[in-house]
Amino acid sequence: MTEGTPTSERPLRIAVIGTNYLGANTAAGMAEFGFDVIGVEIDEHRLKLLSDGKAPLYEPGLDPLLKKHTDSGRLRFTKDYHEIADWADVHFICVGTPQTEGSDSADLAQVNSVVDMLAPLLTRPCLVVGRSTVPVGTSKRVEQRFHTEAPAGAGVEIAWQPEFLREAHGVDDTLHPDRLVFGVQSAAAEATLRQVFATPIAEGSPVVVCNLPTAELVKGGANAFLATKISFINALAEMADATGADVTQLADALGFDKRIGRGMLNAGPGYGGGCLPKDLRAFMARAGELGVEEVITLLREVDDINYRRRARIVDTAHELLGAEWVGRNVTVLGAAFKAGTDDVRDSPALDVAGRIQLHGATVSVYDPEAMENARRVRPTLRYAASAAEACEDAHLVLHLTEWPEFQQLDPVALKDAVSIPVLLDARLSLDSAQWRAAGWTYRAPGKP
Ligand SMILES: NC(=O)C1=CN([C@@H]2O[C@H](COP(=O)(O)OP(=O)(O)OC[C@H]3O[C@@H](n4cnc5c(N)ncnc54)[C@H](O)[C@@H]3O)[C@@H](O)[C@H]2O)C=CC1
Ligand SMILES: O=C(O)[C@H]1O[C@H](OP(=O)(O)OP(=O)(O)OC[C@H]2O[C@@H](n3ccc(=O)[nH]c3=O)[C@H](O)[C@@H]2O)[C@H](O)[C@@H](O)[C@@H]1O
Repeated sequence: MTEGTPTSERPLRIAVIGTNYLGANTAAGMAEFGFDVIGVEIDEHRLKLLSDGKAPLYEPGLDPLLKKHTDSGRLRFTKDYHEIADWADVHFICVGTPQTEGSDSADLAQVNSVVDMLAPLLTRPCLVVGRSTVPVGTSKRVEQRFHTEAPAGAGVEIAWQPEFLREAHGVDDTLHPDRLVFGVQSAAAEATLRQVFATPIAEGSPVVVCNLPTAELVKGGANAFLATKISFINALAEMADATGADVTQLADALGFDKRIGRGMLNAGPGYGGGCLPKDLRAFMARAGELGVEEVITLLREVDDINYRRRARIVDTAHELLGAEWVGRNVTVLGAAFKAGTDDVRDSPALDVAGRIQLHGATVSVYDPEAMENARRVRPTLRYAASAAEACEDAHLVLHLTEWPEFQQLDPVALKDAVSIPVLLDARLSLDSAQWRAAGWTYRAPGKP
């Protein structure tokens, strides 16, 4: 047990610093595990929403969990580090680590800002646990700073506990993780983390206890592997296109092999989002700093295959429009980087929509949840109030985010709304037979 960490007299007090996608799920999850939690957020808009028990993002199941615990008083939010400094036994760092502008590396400014604000206020021993995804070696640098800048000095212990939640499954993944990875330097830190995660551990979540660099590498390695799997199946989609094979059946057949598994084998427009793309690049950048060139060679191709998908979709769209852009109306179904979220960070759908618009076509976008975020990052696209409205007078309909709502569309009714019934199903998930039977030209990359 970390010195100063109470055992029987009261439950652990937990601070969660940075409360957007990762942190909001983490804060609500820790409260659900039974702890008193304070979330620290410097963005006023998010802070206000969270304090009212509302998620700052669309995440199924998160609103009720936040409300339950803000109402019970177990969970509250602040921007004031003084409220957590000597209050919390464990501080979880959940701030963003985006890609640095103009470089592949991770931008650690937010992590550094946490140390700037927290370290000078820490006067008693505590455990600081990083959950943000960082380049290997970061935790040791963070430790160095806490030890020199905190009044408690070496009494501030550092651990790293990477998180593997998926957006759209954030609550479930937080409460019932596939595994827990504890990067620790003492038995006391391990014991504290076992206490924090006692509920999922009791449910059977396996725990890997390792050193700090291993914990940092597990996270980068996991995301690099997931990205590789997606690019692998997308490379097979290119083979399928060249041969008349069906990439979905290929994925099913490969996936039945337990050593391969079906997960992350859906071919489509490639991976996007706030994590896989930037984490893959940060991994390459760090490998370069460490002189491990082979990793860069492997992962550079994964990245290239991924972005080639978007270019291919644009090329196919052009072909389906009869090699004309100007005067053509293109419908883009979907703006989020995947279904179940309003996150548009590095979204293939918005990227493709933007490229087609730049070529001179008129692009109409509809997404069930991500319209507000999409409008903010791509204000010049046209946004429709429904899928049917987006399809009016279209010369081409592009299916780019796999929302269940799009599977319910009626191709017979939509045929009357469009100018020409042509569908490019870039997610390979609509019923081709149904659309063809309704008189549509149906194309999906990787399918005959
Ligand atoms: N988005 C996801 O599903 C997952 C993200 N991760 C990793 O978790 C980290 C966070 O990811 P997101 O939540 O997506 O990032 P985000 O950028 O959406 O959220 C970061 C939050 O931290 C706040 N913040 C920044 N500096 C702060 C400070 N000094 N004090 C208090 N708050 C501060 C920001 O205002 C923002 O609300 C990243 O390293 C990411 O790679 C890991 C697993 C899943
Ligand atoms: O580090 C992170 O932030 C998270 O990144 C991903 O989670 P997430 O970005 O929420 O989304 P995924 O479900 O992994 O999808 C990522 C992208 O790959 C695409 N994808 C996914 C699966 C698939 O088979 N094919 C495919 O193209 C999705 O459409 C999406 O654009 C990882 O799956 C999480 O384990 C990790 O914690």
